[in-house]
Amino acid sequence: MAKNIVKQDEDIKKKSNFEITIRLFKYMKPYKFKVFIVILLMIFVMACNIANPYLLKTAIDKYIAGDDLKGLLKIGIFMVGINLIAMFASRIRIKSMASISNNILLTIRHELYSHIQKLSFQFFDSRPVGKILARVIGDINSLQELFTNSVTSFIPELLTLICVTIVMFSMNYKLALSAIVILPFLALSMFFIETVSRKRWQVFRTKRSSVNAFTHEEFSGIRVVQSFTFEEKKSKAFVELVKEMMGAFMKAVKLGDLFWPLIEFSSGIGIVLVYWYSVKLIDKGNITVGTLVAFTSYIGMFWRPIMNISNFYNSLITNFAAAERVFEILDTKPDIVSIHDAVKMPRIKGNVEFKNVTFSYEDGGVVLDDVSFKVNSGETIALVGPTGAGKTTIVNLISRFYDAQRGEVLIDGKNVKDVDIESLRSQMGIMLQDTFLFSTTIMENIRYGKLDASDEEVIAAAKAVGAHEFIMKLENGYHTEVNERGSRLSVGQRQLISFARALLSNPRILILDEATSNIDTFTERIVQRGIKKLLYGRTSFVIAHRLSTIRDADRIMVVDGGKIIEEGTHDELLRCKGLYYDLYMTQYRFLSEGA
Ligand SMILES: Nc1ncnc2c1ncn2[C@@H]1O[C@H](COP(=O)(O)OP(=O)(O)OP(=O)(O)O)[C@@H](O)[C@H]1O
Repeated sequence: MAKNIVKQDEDIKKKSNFEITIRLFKYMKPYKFKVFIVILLMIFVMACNIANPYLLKTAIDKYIAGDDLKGLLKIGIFMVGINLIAMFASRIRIKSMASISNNILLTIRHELYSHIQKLSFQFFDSRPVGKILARVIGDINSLQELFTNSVTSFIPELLTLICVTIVMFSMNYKLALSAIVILPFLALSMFFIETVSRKRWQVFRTKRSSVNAFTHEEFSGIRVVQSFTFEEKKSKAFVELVKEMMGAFMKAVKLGDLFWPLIEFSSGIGIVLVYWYSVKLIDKGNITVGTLVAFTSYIGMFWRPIMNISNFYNSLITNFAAAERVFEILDTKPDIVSIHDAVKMPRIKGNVEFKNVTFSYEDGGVVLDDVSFKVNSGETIALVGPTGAGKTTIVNLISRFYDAQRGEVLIDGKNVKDVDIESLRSQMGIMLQDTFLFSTTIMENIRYGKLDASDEEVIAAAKAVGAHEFIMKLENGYHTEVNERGSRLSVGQRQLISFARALLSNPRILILDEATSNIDTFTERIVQRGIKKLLYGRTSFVIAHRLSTIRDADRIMVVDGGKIIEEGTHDELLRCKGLYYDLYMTQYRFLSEGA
């Protein structure tokens, strides 16, 4: 998977027009009956339109020329009748297509959303969230026009074109030929425009995606931007990106705008030729006035479907780029999937073993190098080591967020690759340093740990980890809404909520990346009690930053340079006077006051 950053354009693999068309049409399958009815209505409208000039010709040549007022009245009433029905049919078409296209967009959006949720960490490592948002929202919106107007009109327009051509040729083949002699020139020009335009629209969309990603990143990190007074610099960068996007848009639109003048020009030439020729034919008495009137109507009708089909084609080119981007994500296979005959992970006892595990991230060097260790059920392991040593990587492999290139990760003797992922992860509690809270109530945030938990269970979990007191002091207690990411709460409060959430899920294996941030001594004590409560009775891996957690751990593993270089209790490791001793002297000793 190609990596890209905010300002770097995505590299989209081109798909053939045919492939994209077929895939888009497949989404219409569930609505085939409705679409069929809509097409029938359109054909009816088309037949009325084609009949009009012919009826007019009959009225002029037969009834007006023959002074038949009764016949004229009859044909007039008939024309008004069928045109009223045609108007009604057009309205039904518009309403039905709006509903069908909305449903299709909902299906595609949902499919994309669910698919992205299944993609592995590697996918999210490879692109900014803003670029993903651009596809789920912007690109899918672009498909709307394609489904609403274009698809159902294409078939009737094509039929109109064929019918009108047949009628024109049957009326007078020489006049008909003069009308269409310009068509090969038009087709050639459109082919050229399509080839260049498609590329330009793709460039525009990737630029727009970069603007999205930039905006998303800036606003997510607004605190950093403001505290380092980066606003102006960032604004300039934003304007640069927007300018690039506008430039790409102008280039794409310029070419797309050639469509209409080209068609108008071709139709103009066609009409001039017909008039010029028909005047000659009338002079010679080869055609009647009625035929000329009907023919001039037909020539308009001949060019209208060409214009509409070209419009459809133009919209295809514009929106195929969007479809291509949507399908690219839908075609991305999740790297981490349950194997075909994966068994459900039975209730985990908690024995964890790494057997000669070697791992590297995509495009990176070796992060874990032939790592082996065994952890017994119920043990608390503190992982310590310098930054970038590979501690988080070890816990990511236990939860199978990534797969090791060599070696085995075993839980209760079962290779994590052989068991169903959901049954594995549902028995794990993973708590990251950056506690993530959703913008809903505290009650719901805790309930994420166990979706069917009652309010009483939620409150019991909060009480157990020591979160209840501060929650009750908030204006609406458990029903207080926290802002996005819980920004209205303090770091310690957010941690306590996430502890309650983890305790509620009652995981068999707990993974805790301890927050490094300093919190006041009072909250620190509550948080420590919360941690103790959480760790009790389950296998736990703690990427430990608090000396208290490290001291209380059954075992400390010291990770460095992709290996576990020391293992033992706090006192044992201090006695060894190795890396742990050095870390203790430089890092942890100073934290002991907070412990
Ligand atoms: N998603 C990723 N893609 C590529 N490389 C990564 C990724 N995550 C981590 N790394 C690299 O792998 C190495 C180990 O990272 P890891 O996060 O496991 O270290 P750590 O010991 O947890 O560090 P810290 O204590 O700073 O959190 C680092 O060199 C890091 O740059």
